[in-house]
Parts: sequence; structure tokens; C-alpha cells
Amino acid sequence: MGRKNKQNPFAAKKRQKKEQAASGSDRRTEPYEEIKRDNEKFEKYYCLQNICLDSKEWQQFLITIRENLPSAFRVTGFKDEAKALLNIIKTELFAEYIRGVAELRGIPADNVEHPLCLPWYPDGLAYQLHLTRKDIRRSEPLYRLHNFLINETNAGAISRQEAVSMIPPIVLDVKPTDKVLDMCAAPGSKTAQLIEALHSEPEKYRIPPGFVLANDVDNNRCYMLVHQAKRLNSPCFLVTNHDSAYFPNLVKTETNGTKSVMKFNKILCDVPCSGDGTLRKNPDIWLKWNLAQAYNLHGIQYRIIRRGAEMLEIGGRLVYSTCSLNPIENEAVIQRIITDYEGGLEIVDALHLLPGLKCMPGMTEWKLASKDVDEVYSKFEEVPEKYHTIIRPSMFPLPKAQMENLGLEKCIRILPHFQDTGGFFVAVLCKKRQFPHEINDSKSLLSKKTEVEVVKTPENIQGGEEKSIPWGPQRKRRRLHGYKEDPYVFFEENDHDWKEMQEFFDLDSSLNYRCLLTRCVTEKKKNVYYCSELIRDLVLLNEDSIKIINTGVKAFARCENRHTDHPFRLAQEGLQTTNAFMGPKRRVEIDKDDLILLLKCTDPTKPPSTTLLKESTQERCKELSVGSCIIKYTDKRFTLNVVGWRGTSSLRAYVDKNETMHIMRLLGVDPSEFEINKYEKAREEALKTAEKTLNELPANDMKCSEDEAENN
Ligand SMILES: C[S@@+](CC[C@H](N)C(=O)[O-])C[C@H]1O[C@@H](n2cnc3c(N)ncnc32)[C@H](O)[C@@H]1O
Repeated sequence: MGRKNKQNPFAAKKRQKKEQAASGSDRRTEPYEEIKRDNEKFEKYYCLQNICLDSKEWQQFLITIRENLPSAFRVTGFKDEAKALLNIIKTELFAEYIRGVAELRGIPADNVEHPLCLPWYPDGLAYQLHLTRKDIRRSEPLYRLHNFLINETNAGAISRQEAVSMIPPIVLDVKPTDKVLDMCAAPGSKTAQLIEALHSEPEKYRIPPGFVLANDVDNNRCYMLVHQAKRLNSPCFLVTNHDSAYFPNLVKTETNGTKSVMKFNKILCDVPCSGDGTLRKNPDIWLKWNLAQAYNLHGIQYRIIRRGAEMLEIGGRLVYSTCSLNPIENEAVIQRIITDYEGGLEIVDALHLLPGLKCMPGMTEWKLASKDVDEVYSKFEEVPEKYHTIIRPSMFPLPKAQMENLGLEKCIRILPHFQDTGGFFVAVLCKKRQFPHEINDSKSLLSKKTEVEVVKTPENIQGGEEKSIPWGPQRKRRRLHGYKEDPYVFFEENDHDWKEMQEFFDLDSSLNYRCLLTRCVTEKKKNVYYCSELIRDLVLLNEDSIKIINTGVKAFARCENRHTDHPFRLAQEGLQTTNAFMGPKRRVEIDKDDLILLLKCTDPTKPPSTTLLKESTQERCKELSVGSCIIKYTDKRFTLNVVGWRGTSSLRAYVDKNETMHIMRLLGVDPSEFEINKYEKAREEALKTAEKTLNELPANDMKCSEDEAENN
């Protein structure tokens, strides 16, 4: 059979699914506002489960889940300027908020409710607004608030995140020394929080000793993780693409040089779920909700947490979370894993980490039901045989006597009406001992690896000598999922670029050059990234067993200029890292006026002349040869470092628009000259189009329109 006649079965299945979805009844055709927020089976099922204490509360629950969800955000805590930004938020932003909401709702400003500081979020850094995402996005009176949120999010200074979704990273309690695995990480709002916690002690650790490994089974969604992490610029971060239920054992190098299996001491399993706790944010769930989905998910949720528990260190902490209200996806999964590991895992009470959070204990009684919730089963024996493959014995609650020892009441259940949020479930587990079937021997894993350690390719056989190339295995491997990634090429000893970089940027020898890498095999490096030593070790030892999507922060970028011999410039992304290792040679300290002057100069063809700067800055510039440098600004509240370029007669700050606006706000300068009012812009464009159309009308049409006007 010719190739032409061959059908790709996967593509065909995908096409078929697409077509079915297009004609399917559950396809959403209405806009969100018009979706009927009702689902008889949903109501019947949760009433049956007694998820609320009494009928009064049940009514409150039913009212709240039909309302839109308020927006929330949190400030990136580890940044030096966090406190100053929080202060600006509490004063200027909230004043703008009150003004905008009063205008939007046509009420006096005094009647506008102040944003709510989430009491359980550490250091008062998180707020909930009394506005929905749609309110903010689509209301002209709120355009400045909207711009602020977008701009500060892009600058990495805040994160917009649903309030309850902030809880799992808090109870995971990550420290800078932790080895963290986020098993189902995309799109990455919780990952961002984990990275922030890892970097929470910058004065103690220039580079945190721990790391965050964020994984997702969906190749495309892995790139959302890359984007999220880019805002935070961590060299201790790795993105992988694998099915978490079958996550491979990773190998690491011990301090004595031996190899061992990597065990994590903090693991987050924010598993895929039916998501009925997010009904307020995603009203289309009203149309799709069904019990079969929860039953199907129970299996995958269990396999993911089981694999997580296997990879957890003894004494390590695992957090299991869902945005589902269903005990089958929550307590039943926890009950199953605790029972299977007979004392190897314990549920931990973590409420002390969430002061002021309103929640209820995990359920210890629940029932199962048929698809249409017309039959209810209290034990497996009552389940008709036709459902035996869907409803499993492990989904039922244990008998009372056994249940008492489990501690399910230590799980955290949040219902939407408790504090005007989404619904959520969290369980915190601690590992007490190793499981019998755990593989902790790295030898078998390594023996597989050594077979592919040295790959002969024309590029790596130089002068007849075989070179071990770290990217070998990744190049040789078949494609695991999606696109094949570029190789990870680490710097070798005596790398000539490193010697020059070290000299030019006055880099401390404690910056390990072996952790510098590029993403292509070439003599002429373009972008140079930096990752921590532990991450380097993980990449080199494991790239043949797991698909690594991304690691490292961009530290240097090629920037050839005829006035300097040094071909690299610093990259703003990696400045957090490079700054910690750079001596005084390529630093310029400037004051507020000079910084504002540099920020306001946005025309790349007209860099600011040094003659415009303060005398002291001019003097410093005279000492500095042409090339990349750090521009430092300090005041009582914080220190800011930005990448600069010393030209032959100029000094330029290399910051993007978001960063520029962020810094201007911190300096107390109105950034509105960089701001766009999208509504005004749309009006101007509409006017221009109308004028253009009018000008293009032939004379007859004009006459006709004038006639019509007269007749009317
Ligand atoms: C609830 S979302 C995670 C949300 C994320 N933790 C956050 O805070 O942004 C669940 C994620 O699990 C991923 N997923 C589903 N099945 C998986 C599996 N078997 N292994 C790894 N990831 C999986 C999905 O692609 C999805 O991105």
C-alpha cells in the first residue's frame, strides 16, 4: 500500500473526536452570561453527600456557587521591593480601585467595600477584590486597575491567582533547601509560588540549594510553565514532560560522588479533577457535570499520588489537592493510599499554617450513586454488576472502626460560601517509612544509561579523540511526546568564552562555569543560560529517561559591537543570579533622577548622553569601557539592579516596558505615559475607520446619503 493511502490512526481519532465534539450536545454555544446555572444531578448528588452542616448552609452554598468568582492576586514576596510595592497597592492602587468601582456601580466612594486582605496568606501579601475577572477586563472605569494587574504580573511582581489555589503551596511549606516535585504543574500558578518559597532567603543563599521540578503530561501546557517561571528567573528550576503516574526514578550524584535514586522531600500532587469547585469561574461545567467523570478520575488520581508517595523521602511532605467537591476524587483517594501503605503515610494537620481560614474537616462518610443519581449505594455489594468496572470497592468509605484511625478529618475542605471563593480540597501527608516495593537502587538505572553515555558523532570526535558529550543521550533518543527539545550543552573546562566573561564582568570564581549552558552545539554561542549545580546533575544523569523541556535562566546574550571586544551582554532575566557573583568592575551606581532619565528614554536610536547625567555618574562612566554593565539604584526601602549598556558617549538602561513601569511606580513617578487606555484607543480607531470609509465613498453615494438624511 502506498504512503498516500496510509492513515495516521492517532490523527484520525483526533479528527473524529473534534467532529463529535462539534456536534455534541454538551458543546457550549452560549456566552458564559447566558449559561443556565443549574444541574439537577449535581444538586441531588451533593445534597445526598451532606457536604454542608445543615439546610441553611446548603441554601447559602447553592446561592454562592451561582455567583461569579471574585478576583485575587498576591505579591511576589521574595523580591527586595515587595514591601514597597505592597505599600503602593494599599494606598494608590486601592484608591484607584475605590474610585473605579464607585464610577462603575454609580455609588458613592464611601460605599465601596475595600479589597480583602487574605488573613491566612503569609505576611499580608494576598488580596481578594470585590470584582470578577470580567468586571476588570471589560469596564472602562477600571482600565488603570487592569493595566496595573497585567503590567505587574508581567514584571513578575504580582501573580493573579484564585484565592483557594494559593493554599497547597502554603501547606507544602517549602524551604530554600527543599527538593520539590510539582507532579501536575501546568499552567503553573502554584509552581510560581513554590519557586518564590525556594528563593525566600536571598540574604542567606545566593542560589538556593534546593530546586523545583515542574512536570506535566501535556507537552503544550509545559510551555505555560516555562512562561510562568520566566517571570521569576530561577536557576533552580526544571520543566519535564511525563505521565506522573509513571514518573521515572531519577538519578543524582551524592557529595561523595556515588549515584543514588533522587527522593524528593516536598511533593505537590495538584491532580486533574472534575473541577466542580470552579463552577463560579467556569460556568460551562454546569452543562457538562456528570458523575462518570469523577469515577474515571479516581483511578488516575490514585496512580499519581501513589507514584508521588514512592518518590517521597522518609519524613517528606506530600500535598494532594483538587478543585473538586467530590469525595470520590478527594477523601476516597486519600483513604485508599493510606490504607494501601499501612502506616507508611500519615495525614498531617496543617491548619496552623493557614490562620483565619474558614474550612471544614474531611468527610468520613459518603455514598456512591449511579450516573443519573437515581440509585444510591452504601456498599459495593449494592452496585449492579454493569457498573463494576466504573465503581470500585476502594471508592467506598471504610467501616467506622477502621475509618477512625485514618485521620481523614485532618483534610481541608473549602466550600465557596465560607469566604466567597471557589471550592477546594487539600490533604497533607507525611511519609513515615519506605514502602516494600520502592526501588531505591540506582545501579539498574545507571547500567541502562552508561550504554548511551558516549555517542559517536562527527561533531564529538575531534582530532581522533572521543569526547563524552552531555547532550548525547537527548540527541539519540526517540521523541517522547511533542517536539524534540534542543540539547543542553554545558560549558567544558577551559571554555574560552567563559574566561573572557569572567574577566570582563569581574565574576567571582564561586560561580560554577560548569553550570553555564547553551541550547545548541556551536562554536559561536548565542544565548548562555545558568542553572544550579543540582539541576545540572539532574539534567546530565537523566535526560535519557525523561523529556526535559526547559531549564536555566538566560544570563548572557551575544551582542557584538564595534566599540568593544567583548561579545556578550548581561541578560535582565539572569541578573538576579549574575549580580550575586559580579565584582565592582562593571557597575554604575546612580540616583533617582538619573534612573528616571534612563527609563524615560525609549528611542533605541537615541541613547541618553552621559552629559545629561549627574556629575558623579559621568565620572563613573569615564572609567567604564564600552559594553554591558549593571546599573544599581538604592534607597532606604530597596535596591534595584537593571542591565545597562555603556556606549561611547551614552548610558542606556535595558529594561522592557513592564519593568520600566514597575520601577517608575516604585520611584513614585506616574507611569501613565507608557499606559494605554484600550477603550479610548478603540474609539479613536473606530473614528478613523469611519472617516476613511466616508472619504472613500463615491460622490453618488455621498449624494444618496445626503438625500436620505434630508428625507429622514
Ligand atoms: C489541576 S491542573 C494543575 C494546575 C496547576 N497545578 C496550577 O496550579 O496551575 C492539572 C494538570 O495535570 C495535568 N495532568 C493530567 N494528567 C496528568 C498525568 N498523568 N501526569 C502529569 N500531569 C497530568 C494536566 O495537563 C493539567 O495541566
